[in-house]
Amino acid sequence: MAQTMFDKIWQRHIVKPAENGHPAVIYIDLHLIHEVTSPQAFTELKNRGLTVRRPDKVLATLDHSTPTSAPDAQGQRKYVSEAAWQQVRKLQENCRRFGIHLHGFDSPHRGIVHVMGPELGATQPGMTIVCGDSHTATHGAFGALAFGIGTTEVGHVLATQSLLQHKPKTLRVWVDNTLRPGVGAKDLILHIIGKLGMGGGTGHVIEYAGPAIEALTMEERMTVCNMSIEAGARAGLIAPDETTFNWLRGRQMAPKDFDAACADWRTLRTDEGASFDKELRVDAAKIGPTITYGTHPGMVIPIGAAVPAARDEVEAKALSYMNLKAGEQLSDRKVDIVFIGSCTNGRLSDMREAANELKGHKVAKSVRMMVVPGSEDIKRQAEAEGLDKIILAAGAEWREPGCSMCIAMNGDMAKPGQTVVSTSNRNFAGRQGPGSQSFLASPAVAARAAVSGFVCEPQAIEETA
Ligand SMILES: CC(C)[C@H](C(=O)O)[C@@H](O)C(=O)O
Ligand code: SF4
Repeated sequence: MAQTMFDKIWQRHIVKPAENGHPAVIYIDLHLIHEVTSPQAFTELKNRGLTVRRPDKVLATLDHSTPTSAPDAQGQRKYVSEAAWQQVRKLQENCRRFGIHLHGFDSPHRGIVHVMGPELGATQPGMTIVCGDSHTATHGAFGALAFGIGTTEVGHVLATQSLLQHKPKTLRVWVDNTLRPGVGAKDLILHIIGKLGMGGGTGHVIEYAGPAIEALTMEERMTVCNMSIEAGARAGLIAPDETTFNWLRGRQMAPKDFDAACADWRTLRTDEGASFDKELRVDAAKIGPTITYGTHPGMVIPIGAAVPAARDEVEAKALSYMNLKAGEQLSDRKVDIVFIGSCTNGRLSDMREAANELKGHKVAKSVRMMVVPGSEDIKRQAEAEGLDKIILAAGAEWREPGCSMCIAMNGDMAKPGQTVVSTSNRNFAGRQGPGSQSFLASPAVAARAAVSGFVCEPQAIEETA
Protein backbone atom coordinates (compact mmCIF):
# COMPACT_ATOMS: atom_id res chain seq x y z
CA MET A 1 0.00 0.00 0.00
CA ALA A 2 1.21 3.50 -0.85
CA GLN A 3 2.64 5.13 2.27
CA THR A 4 3.31 8.68 3.35
CA MET A 5 6.75 9.71 4.57
CA PHE A 6 5.28 10.09 8.03
CA ASP A 7 3.99 6.48 7.98
CA LYS A 8 7.36 5.16 6.89
CA ILE A 9 9.27 6.95 9.67
CA TRP A 10 6.63 6.06 12.27
CA GLN A 11 6.71 2.39 11.33
CA ARG A 12 10.50 2.19 11.54
CA HIS A 13 10.36 3.41 15.14
CA ILE A 14 7.60 1.36 16.74
CA VAL A 15 8.88 -0.49 19.81
CA LYS A 16 5.39 -1.54 20.88
CA PRO A 17 2.31 -0.87 18.73
CA ALA A 18 -0.73 1.01 20.01
CA GLU A 19 -3.26 -1.28 21.65
CA ASN A 20 -6.81 -0.83 23.00
CA GLY A 21 -6.55 2.94 23.01
CA HIS A 22 -3.10 2.89 24.60
CA PRO A 23 -0.47 4.89 22.74
CA ALA A 24 2.39 3.24 20.88
CA VAL A 25 5.90 3.18 22.28
CA ILE A 26 8.28 4.70 19.75
CA TYR A 27 12.06 4.77 19.73
CA ILE A 28 13.74 8.17 19.80
CA ASP A 29 16.93 8.65 17.78
CA LEU A 30 17.92 12.08 19.04
CA HIS A 31 16.98 13.99 22.17
CA LEU A 32 17.81 17.68 22.30
CA ILE A 33 17.72 19.48 25.63
CA HIS A 34 18.07 23.04 26.88
CA GLU A 35 18.11 24.76 30.26
CA VAL A 36 14.39 25.60 30.52
CA THR A 37 12.61 22.26 30.25
CA SER A 38 15.23 19.86 31.57
CA PRO A 39 15.80 20.62 35.29
CA GLN A 40 12.66 18.90 36.63
CA ALA A 41 13.24 15.90 34.37
CA PHE A 42 16.72 15.40 35.80
CA THR A 43 15.39 15.89 39.33
CA GLU A 44 12.90 13.10 38.67
CA LEU A 45 15.69 10.80 37.49
CA LYS A 46 17.72 11.57 40.61
CA ASN A 47 14.73 11.03 42.91
CA ARG A 48 14.06 7.65 41.37
CA GLY A 49 17.70 6.59 41.19
CA LEU A 50 17.54 6.28 37.38
CA THR A 51 20.30 6.85 34.83
CA VAL A 52 20.19 8.28 31.33
CA ARG A 53 19.74 5.30 29.04
CA ARG A 54 21.66 6.66 26.02
CA PRO A 55 23.66 9.77 26.90
CA ASP A 56 25.23 9.51 23.43
CA LYS A 57 21.79 10.23 21.90
CA VAL A 58 21.29 13.41 23.94
CA LEU A 59 22.63 16.76 22.86
CA ALA A 60 22.43 19.79 25.13
CA THR A 61 22.79 23.52 24.64
CA LEU A 62 22.29 26.80 26.48
CA ASP A 63 20.04 29.21 24.61
CA HIS A 64 16.91 30.60 26.28
CA SER A 65 18.20 32.24 29.46
CA THR A 66 21.65 33.15 28.26
CA PRO A 67 22.69 36.78 28.01
CA THR A 68 23.39 38.09 24.51
CA SER A 69 25.70 40.81 25.77
CA ALA A 70 29.39 39.98 25.52
CA PRO A 71 31.06 38.64 28.69
CA ASP A 72 33.27 41.10 30.59
CA ALA A 73 37.06 41.03 30.69
CA GLN A 74 36.95 38.30 33.34
CA GLY A 75 34.61 36.21 31.19
CA GLN A 76 31.62 36.91 33.48
CA ARG A 77 28.16 37.03 31.92
CA LYS A 78 25.41 39.28 33.14
CA TYR A 79 22.29 37.17 33.78
CA VAL A 80 18.92 38.87 33.97
CA SER A 81 18.07 37.06 37.22
CA GLU A 82 19.33 34.54 39.71
CA ALA A 83 16.75 32.08 38.28
CA ALA A 84 18.20 32.40 34.77
CA TRP A 85 21.70 31.75 36.06
CA GLN A 86 20.47 28.79 38.12
CA GLN A 87 18.91 27.19 35.01
CA VAL A 88 22.21 27.41 33.19
CA ARG A 89 24.19 26.15 36.18
CA LYS A 90 21.80 23.20 36.66
CA LEU A 91 22.10 22.07 33.05
CA GLN A 92 25.89 22.24 33.28
CA GLU A 93 25.79 20.17 36.45
CA ASN A 94 23.25 17.64 35.12
CA CYS A 95 25.18 17.10 31.91
CA ARG A 96 28.37 16.47 33.88
CA ARG A 97 26.63 14.06 36.21
CA PHE A 98 24.83 12.06 33.50
CA GLY A 99 27.58 12.10 30.85
CA ILE A 100 25.72 14.25 28.31
CA HIS A 101 27.53 16.38 25.76
CA LEU A 102 26.72 20.02 26.51
CA HIS A 103 27.49 22.72 24.00
CA GLY A 104 28.02 25.35 26.66
CA PHE A 105 29.95 28.58 26.61
CA ASP A 106 33.17 26.70 25.92
CA SER A 107 31.78 25.17 22.70
CA PRO A 108 32.37 26.82 19.33
CA HIS A 109 28.99 25.39 18.25
CA ARG A 110 26.65 26.58 21.02
CA GLY A 111 23.42 27.96 19.62
CA ILE A 112 19.66 27.88 19.70
CA VAL A 113 18.80 24.20 19.97
CA HIS A 114 17.01 24.08 16.58
CA VAL A 115 19.83 25.89 14.85
CA MET A 116 22.70 23.93 16.40
CA GLY A 117 21.33 20.37 15.85
CA PRO A 118 21.18 20.69 12.06
CA GLU A 119 24.48 22.57 11.89
CA LEU A 120 26.29 19.73 13.63
CA GLY A 121 24.68 17.18 11.31
CA ALA A 122 22.98 15.62 14.35
CA THR A 123 19.63 16.11 12.63
CA GLN A 124 19.24 13.52 9.88
CA PRO A 125 16.48 12.27 7.57
CA GLY A 126 14.30 9.45 8.84
CA MET A 127 15.10 10.08 12.50
CA THR A 128 12.71 10.62 15.36
CA ILE A 129 13.81 13.74 17.21
CA VAL A 130 12.29 15.22 20.35
CA CYS A 131 13.01 18.18 22.57
CA GLY A 132 11.12 19.81 25.41
CA ASP A 133 10.39 22.64 23.06
CA SER A 134 7.52 23.35 20.73
CA HIS A 135 9.64 24.46 17.77
CA THR A 136 11.30 21.06 17.42
CA ALA A 137 9.34 20.76 14.17
CA THR A 138 12.20 22.76 12.61
CA HIS A 139 14.18 19.52 12.18
CA GLY A 140 11.41 18.16 9.95
CA ALA A 141 13.01 20.21 7.17
CA PHE A 142 15.44 17.27 6.85
CA GLY A 143 12.71 14.63 6.67
CA ALA A 144 12.98 13.79 10.37
CA LEU A 145 9.87 13.24 12.48
CA ALA A 146 10.56 15.91 15.08
CA PHE A 147 8.22 17.22 17.72
CA GLY A 148 8.06 19.00 21.04
CA ILE A 149 7.41 17.12 24.30
CA GLY A 150 6.59 18.14 27.87
CA THR A 151 9.00 18.10 30.79
CA THR A 152 7.62 14.79 32.15
CA GLU A 153 8.23 13.24 28.74
CA VAL A 154 11.75 14.66 28.71
CA GLY A 155 12.29 12.51 31.80
CA HIS A 156 10.78 9.45 30.09
CA VAL A 157 13.02 9.83 27.07
CA LEU A 158 16.12 10.41 29.19
CA ALA A 159 15.39 7.23 31.14
CA THR A 160 14.20 4.96 28.33
CA GLN A 161 15.15 6.53 24.95
CA SER A 162 11.54 5.92 23.94
CA LEU A 163 8.21 7.72 24.20
CA LEU A 164 4.50 6.95 24.45
CA GLN A 165 2.73 8.53 21.48
CA HIS A 166 -0.70 8.53 19.92
CA LYS A 167 -0.38 8.37 16.15
CA PRO A 168 -1.06 11.82 14.68
CA LYS A 169 -3.08 12.44 11.50
CA THR A 170 -1.48 13.66 8.29
CA LEU A 171 -1.98 16.92 6.40
CA ARG A 172 -0.29 17.74 3.12
CA VAL A 173 0.34 21.33 2.15
CA TRP A 174 1.12 21.30 -1.56
CA VAL A 175 2.76 24.48 -2.85
CA ASP A 176 2.59 25.00 -6.63
CA ASN A 177 4.83 27.20 -8.77
CA THR A 178 7.73 29.19 -7.30
CA LEU A 179 8.00 32.14 -4.97
CA ARG A 180 8.44 35.47 -6.72
CA PRO A 181 11.64 37.49 -6.27
CA GLY A 182 11.52 39.40 -3.01
CA VAL A 183 9.20 36.84 -1.43
CA GLY A 184 10.76 34.32 0.97
CA ALA A 185 10.13 31.32 3.18
CA LYS A 186 8.83 33.48 6.03
CA ASP A 187 6.22 35.05 3.78
CA LEU A 188 5.24 31.58 2.58
CA ILE A 189 4.78 30.06 6.04
CA LEU A 190 2.92 33.11 7.37
CA HIS A 191 0.61 32.86 4.35
CA ILE A 192 0.08 29.12 4.95
CA ILE A 193 -0.71 29.65 8.66
CA GLY A 194 -3.10 32.41 7.62
CA LYS A 195 -4.91 29.88 5.41
CA LEU A 196 -4.87 27.04 7.97
CA GLY A 197 -5.74 29.24 10.95
CA MET A 198 -4.29 28.90 14.42
CA GLY A 199 -5.80 25.46 15.05
CA GLY A 200 -5.92 24.23 11.43
CA GLY A 201 -3.10 21.76 11.91
CA THR A 202 -4.08 20.49 15.35
CA GLY A 203 -3.39 16.76 15.80
CA HIS A 204 -1.66 16.54 12.41
CA VAL A 205 1.83 16.16 11.03
CA ILE A 206 2.16 18.49 8.05
CA GLU A 207 4.08 17.40 4.99
CA TYR A 208 5.07 20.39 2.87
CA ALA A 209 5.52 19.35 -0.75
CA GLY A 210 5.32 20.58 -4.33
CA PRO A 211 7.64 22.49 -6.67
CA ALA A 212 7.88 25.64 -4.52
CA ILE A 213 9.00 23.56 -1.52
CA GLU A 214 11.52 21.56 -3.55
CA ALA A 215 13.06 24.83 -4.74
CA LEU A 216 13.73 26.04 -1.19
CA THR A 217 17.20 25.99 0.40
CA MET A 218 17.66 24.08 3.68
CA GLU A 219 17.58 27.34 5.64
CA GLU A 220 14.26 28.25 4.01
CA ARG A 221 12.86 24.76 4.63
CA MET A 222 13.76 25.11 8.32
CA THR A 223 11.93 28.45 8.48
CA VAL A 224 8.82 26.78 7.04
CA CYS A 225 8.86 23.67 9.26
CA ASN A 226 9.71 25.74 12.35
CA MET A 227 6.34 27.45 12.37
CA SER A 228 4.20 24.29 11.90
CA ILE A 229 3.31 24.44 15.59
CA GLU A 230 1.82 27.91 15.10
CA ALA A 231 -0.93 26.26 13.07
CA GLY A 232 -1.31 23.73 15.89
CA ALA A 233 0.51 20.89 14.10
CA ARG A 234 2.60 18.28 15.93
CA ALA A 235 5.34 18.40 13.34
CA GLY A 236 6.29 19.54 9.83
CA LEU A 237 8.08 17.37 7.28
CA ILE A 238 9.81 17.92 3.95
CA ALA A 239 11.08 15.00 1.87
CA PRO A 240 14.87 14.73 1.90
CA ASP A 241 16.48 15.28 -1.50
CA GLU A 242 19.80 16.35 -3.05
CA THR A 243 19.47 19.79 -1.39
CA THR A 244 19.28 18.03 1.98
CA PHE A 245 22.15 15.64 1.27
CA ASN A 246 24.44 18.39 -0.04
CA TRP A 247 23.78 20.44 3.07
CA LEU A 248 24.50 17.55 5.43
CA ARG A 249 27.53 16.03 3.71
CA GLY A 250 30.73 16.49 5.68
CA ARG A 251 29.09 17.83 8.85
CA GLN A 252 30.62 16.75 12.15
CA MET A 253 27.92 14.23 13.14
CA ALA A 254 26.81 13.15 9.64
CA PRO A 255 27.01 9.37 8.99
CA LYS A 256 30.46 8.12 8.08
CA ASP A 257 29.17 6.04 5.16
CA PHE A 258 27.27 8.98 3.76
CA ASP A 259 26.37 7.49 0.36
CA ALA A 260 24.80 4.42 1.97
CA ALA A 261 22.79 6.73 4.23
CA CYS A 262 21.59 8.76 1.24
CA ALA A 263 20.45 5.58 -0.54
CA ASP A 264 18.25 4.79 2.45
CA TRP A 265 17.04 8.37 2.88
CA ARG A 266 15.88 8.42 -0.76
CA THR A 267 13.32 5.72 0.10
CA LEU A 268 11.61 7.92 2.69
CA ARG A 269 9.60 10.13 0.38
CA THR A 270 5.82 9.74 0.20
CA ASP A 271 4.75 7.12 -2.35
CA GLU A 272 2.71 8.12 -5.37
CA GLY A 273 -0.99 7.74 -4.52
CA ALA A 274 -0.57 7.80 -0.72
CA SER A 275 -3.48 9.51 0.96
CA PHE A 276 -3.54 12.21 3.64
CA ASP A 277 -6.23 12.96 6.21
CA LYS A 278 -6.35 16.56 5.03
CA GLU A 279 -4.91 18.59 2.14
CA LEU A 280 -4.28 22.27 1.41
CA ARG A 281 -3.09 23.66 -1.94
CA VAL A 282 -1.31 26.98 -2.18
CA ASP A 283 -0.03 28.88 -5.23
CA ALA A 284 3.42 30.32 -4.42
CA ALA A 285 3.31 32.74 -7.34
CA LYS A 286 0.36 34.53 -5.79
CA ILE A 287 2.02 35.28 -2.46
CA GLY A 288 3.55 38.65 -1.63
CA PRO A 289 5.58 39.82 1.39
CA THR A 290 3.43 39.05 4.43
CA ILE A 291 3.20 40.37 7.98
CA THR A 292 1.15 39.59 11.08
CA TYR A 293 -1.08 42.19 12.68
CA GLY A 294 -2.62 40.30 15.63
CA THR A 295 -1.65 38.20 18.63
CA HIS A 296 -1.32 34.85 16.90
CA PRO A 297 0.69 34.09 13.79
CA GLY A 298 -2.43 33.21 11.79
CA MET A 299 -3.58 36.84 11.71
CA VAL A 300 -1.67 37.89 8.60
CA ILE A 301 -1.99 40.37 5.77
CA PRO A 302 -0.01 41.00 2.63
CA ILE A 303 2.17 44.08 3.07
CA GLY A 304 0.31 47.06 1.70
CA ALA A 305 -3.12 45.79 2.76
CA ALA A 306 -5.18 47.55 5.43
CA VAL A 307 -5.87 45.93 8.80
CA PRO A 308 -9.00 43.79 8.26
CA ALA A 309 -12.08 43.82 10.47
CA ALA A 310 -12.11 41.27 13.30
CA ARG A 311 -13.85 38.04 12.32
CA ASP A 312 -14.57 36.96 15.89
CA GLU A 313 -14.11 37.93 19.51
CA VAL A 314 -10.58 36.58 19.72
CA GLU A 315 -9.56 38.77 16.80
CA ALA A 316 -11.37 41.79 18.26
CA LYS A 317 -9.43 41.33 21.48
CA ALA A 318 -6.21 40.95 19.50
CA LEU A 319 -6.83 44.20 17.59
CA SER A 320 -7.48 46.05 20.79
CA TYR A 321 -4.28 44.64 22.37
CA MET A 322 -2.33 45.63 19.27
CA ASN A 323 -3.86 49.09 19.42
CA LEU A 324 -5.13 48.75 15.85
CA LYS A 325 -8.39 49.53 14.10
CA ALA A 326 -9.80 47.93 10.97
CA GLY A 327 -8.83 49.95 7.88
CA GLU A 328 -5.57 51.21 9.40
CA GLN A 329 -2.32 50.96 7.40
CA LEU A 330 0.69 49.37 9.14
CA SER A 331 2.91 51.74 7.16
CA ASP A 332 1.57 54.52 9.42
CA ARG A 333 2.58 52.73 12.62
CA LYS A 334 5.90 53.72 14.17
CA VAL A 335 8.26 50.96 15.27
CA ASP A 336 10.44 51.07 18.42
CA ILE A 337 12.42 47.84 18.27
CA VAL A 338 13.43 45.59 15.40
CA PHE A 339 14.62 42.09 16.25
CA ILE A 340 16.43 39.88 13.74
CA GLY A 341 17.09 36.40 15.10
CA SER A 342 15.46 33.24 16.58
CA CYS A 343 15.26 29.62 15.39
CA THR A 344 12.92 30.82 12.63
CA ASN A 345 15.15 33.47 11.08
CA GLY A 346 18.49 33.59 12.88
CA ARG A 347 20.57 31.76 10.28
CA LEU A 348 23.36 32.99 8.04
CA SER A 349 21.04 33.62 5.08
CA ASP A 350 18.84 35.75 7.38
CA MET A 351 21.85 37.75 8.57
CA ARG A 352 22.77 38.31 4.92
CA GLU A 353 19.22 39.36 4.04
CA ALA A 354 19.16 41.90 6.87
CA ALA A 355 22.66 43.23 6.08
CA ASN A 356 21.72 43.58 2.45
CA GLU A 357 18.84 45.91 3.38
CA LEU A 358 20.99 47.87 5.85
CA LYS A 359 23.95 48.42 3.52
CA GLY A 360 24.44 52.14 2.95
CA HIS A 361 21.53 53.02 5.25
CA LYS A 362 21.08 54.03 8.88
CA VAL A 363 18.62 52.66 11.37
CA ALA A 364 16.05 55.40 12.13
CA LYS A 365 16.97 57.43 15.23
CA SER A 366 13.90 56.35 17.16
CA VAL A 367 14.52 52.63 16.56
CA ARG A 368 16.60 50.09 18.49
CA MET A 369 17.64 47.26 16.20
CA MET A 370 19.05 44.02 17.60
CA VAL A 371 20.63 41.40 15.39
CA VAL A 372 21.22 38.10 17.18
CA PRO A 373 22.80 35.19 15.29
CA GLY A 374 21.29 31.78 16.00
CA SER A 375 24.60 30.13 16.90
CA GLU A 376 28.32 30.67 17.42
CA ASP A 377 28.93 29.12 14.00
CA ILE A 378 26.63 31.62 12.33
CA LYS A 379 28.20 34.48 14.24
CA ARG A 380 31.68 33.48 13.04
CA GLN A 381 30.58 32.96 9.44
CA ALA A 382 28.73 36.29 9.37
CA GLU A 383 31.77 38.07 10.78
CA ALA A 384 34.04 36.38 8.23
CA GLU A 385 31.81 37.89 5.53
CA GLY A 386 31.85 41.31 7.20
CA LEU A 387 28.11 41.34 7.89
CA ASP A 388 28.68 42.51 11.47
CA LYS A 389 30.45 45.61 10.13
CA ILE A 390 27.52 46.50 7.87
CA ILE A 391 25.06 45.94 10.73
CA LEU A 392 27.08 48.00 13.21
CA ALA A 393 27.71 50.78 10.66
CA ALA A 394 23.96 51.09 10.18
CA GLY A 395 23.58 51.67 13.92
CA ALA A 396 22.17 48.26 14.85
CA GLU A 397 23.44 45.97 17.65
CA TRP A 398 25.36 42.80 16.80
CA ARG A 399 24.94 40.46 19.76
CA GLU A 400 25.94 37.04 21.13
CA PRO A 401 23.89 33.98 20.03
CA GLY A 402 20.72 32.88 21.86
CA CYS A 403 16.92 33.02 21.82
CA SER A 404 17.03 36.62 23.02
CA MET A 405 13.98 38.74 22.26
CA CYS A 406 12.09 35.88 20.63
CA ILE A 407 10.88 34.96 24.10
CA ALA A 408 12.44 37.75 26.21
CA MET A 409 13.62 35.37 28.96
CA ASN A 410 17.17 36.69 29.13
CA GLY A 411 16.42 40.36 29.65
CA ASP A 412 16.34 41.33 25.95
CA MET A 413 12.84 42.75 25.87
CA ALA A 414 10.49 45.54 24.86
CA LYS A 415 8.83 47.93 27.31
CA PRO A 416 5.05 48.19 27.73
CA GLY A 417 3.48 49.99 24.78
CA GLN A 418 6.47 49.48 22.49
CA THR A 419 6.01 48.25 18.93
CA VAL A 420 8.31 45.48 17.75
CA VAL A 421 8.91 44.13 14.27
CA SER A 422 10.40 40.68 14.76
CA THR A 423 11.63 37.81 12.61
CA SER A 424 10.68 35.29 15.30
CA ASN A 425 7.64 33.01 15.35
CA ARG A 426 5.29 34.14 18.11
CA ASN A 427 3.42 37.41 18.57
CA PHE A 428 1.38 36.36 21.62
CA ALA A 429 0.39 39.19 23.96
CA GLY A 430 3.45 40.12 26.02
CA ARG A 431 5.72 37.55 24.37
CA GLN A 432 8.49 40.07 23.77
CA GLY A 433 7.87 42.07 26.94
CA PRO A 434 4.70 42.70 28.97
CA GLY A 435 2.38 45.14 27.19
CA SER A 436 4.48 45.26 24.02
CA GLN A 437 3.09 44.60 20.55
CA SER A 438 4.82 42.38 18.00
CA PHE A 439 4.58 42.20 14.22
CA LEU A 440 6.18 39.11 12.66
CA ALA A 441 7.85 39.33 9.28
CA SER A 442 10.89 38.30 7.21
CA PRO A 443 14.39 39.64 7.85
CA ALA A 444 14.13 41.89 4.77
CA VAL A 445 10.84 43.43 5.88
CA ALA A 446 12.12 43.84 9.44
CA ALA A 447 15.37 45.50 8.34
CA ARG A 448 13.45 47.91 6.10
CA ALA A 449 11.24 48.76 9.08
CA ALA A 450 14.35 49.64 11.09
CA VAL A 451 15.52 52.04 8.40
CA SER A 452 12.16 53.69 7.73
CA GLY A 453 11.03 53.76 11.37
CA PHE A 454 7.65 52.31 10.37
CA VAL A 455 6.30 48.76 10.68
CA CYS A 456 6.33 48.28 6.91
CA GLU A 457 6.38 50.06 3.59
CA PRO A 458 3.08 51.33 2.13
CA GLN A 459 3.04 48.75 -0.62
CA ALA A 460 4.87 45.67 -1.77
CA ILE A 461 4.60 43.13 -4.55
CA GLU A 462 0.90 42.81 -5.09
CA GLU A 463 -0.70 39.68 -3.69
CA THR A 464 -3.13 38.06 -6.04
CA ALA A 465 -4.21 35.06 -3.95
C1 LIG B 1 10.78 27.63 26.68
C2 LIG B 1 10.20 26.62 25.71
C3 LIG B 1 9.53 25.56 26.48
C4 LIG B 1 9.32 27.27 24.66
C5 LIG B 1 8.71 26.26 23.68
O1 LIG B 1 8.24 25.20 24.02
O2 LIG B 1 8.66 26.51 22.52
C6 LIG B 1 10.07 28.33 23.87
O3 LIG B 1 11.15 27.81 23.17
C7 LIG B 1 9.13 29.05 22.95
O4 LIG B 1 9.49 29.31 21.82
O5 LIG B 1 8.02 29.41 23.39
S1 SF4 C 1 14.36 31.06 19.43
FE1 SF4 C 1 12.34 31.40 20.24
S2 SF4 C 1 11.06 29.84 19.34
FE2 SF4 C 1 13.16 29.21 19.07
S3 SF4 C 1 13.56 27.87 20.79
FE3 SF4 C 1 14.22 29.95 21.36
S4 SF4 C 1 12.46 30.83 22.36
FE4 SF4 C 1 11.71 29.03 21.31
